[in-house]
Amino acid sequence: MTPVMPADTIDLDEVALLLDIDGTLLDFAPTPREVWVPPSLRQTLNGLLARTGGALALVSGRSLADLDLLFAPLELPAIGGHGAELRVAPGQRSDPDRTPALDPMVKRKLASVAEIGPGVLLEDKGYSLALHYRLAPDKGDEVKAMVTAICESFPEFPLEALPGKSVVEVKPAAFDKATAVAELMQLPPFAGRRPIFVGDDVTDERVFPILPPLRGIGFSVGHRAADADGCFDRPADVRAWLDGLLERQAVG
Ligand SMILES: O=P(O)(O)OC[C@H]1O[C@H](O[C@H]2O[C@H](CO)[C@@H](O)[C@H](O)[C@H]2O)[C@H](O)[C@@H](O)[C@@H]1O
Ligand SMILES: [Mg+2]
Repeated sequence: MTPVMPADTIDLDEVALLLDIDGTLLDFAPTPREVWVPPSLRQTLNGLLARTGGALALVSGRSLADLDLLFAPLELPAIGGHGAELRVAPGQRSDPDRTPALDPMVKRKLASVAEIGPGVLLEDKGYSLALHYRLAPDKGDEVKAMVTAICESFPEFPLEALPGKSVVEVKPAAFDKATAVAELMQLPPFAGRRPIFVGDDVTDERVFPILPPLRGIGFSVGHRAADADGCFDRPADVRAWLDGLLERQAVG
């Protein structure tokens, strides 16, 4: 692991913590529903939310409803659906008109991809649709090819097939995590703070290049991404670093 910014060099009065979920805060599980959220992580995130004056946000491909189920009773500030949803303060609702639902015809076509065999799972977020193949890794290439062909067959809809970890997700092309982080960082209490972003996936790698103009820094997980300032080996290391950040600031 490339050494990550030591906890005692971070002033929680000056930073905004922006944290990806799957593969960053949480270990991967066979299916989206099977992830485990350690109770201590909820406490740490809640503590850091308070210590940063509310400038902590989850930045996820998951929907806000899904994040709230996972982290209940917390309803943390969050970017959901790779930027489709935005919640700036705990408990707020994302504007339902922010991202329209995918066209029903596109959804039906994409849903049919899950019929190619057992283990290909469909996750419908309304504004986007994910096809998971973690349980059928041999079907990955076929899933990706079918999804790409379907997207190309609807040129009237600007869609993006976003590859992830054993998943390909179709969403409107107009936004991604980078556009949503840029938007969030203009809003209080995030505005004016230095973003510290941690993420593990291709979609997270789009965020790293927008950080320097915001005086921010980024860390990848599992591998050193090209534009990252350092990396963690695994989610357990990210969780331990966050614990240390809270403990250190409580003492300091
Ligand atoms: O941006 P993230 O917070 O990292 O979310 C990315 C996707 O995570 C989920 O899928 C991934 O995690 C599952 C649970 O470990 C795993 O089974 C799956 O193979 C991974 O792709 C989630 O289901 C997606 O909606 C997110 O986009
Ligand atoms: Mg992730």
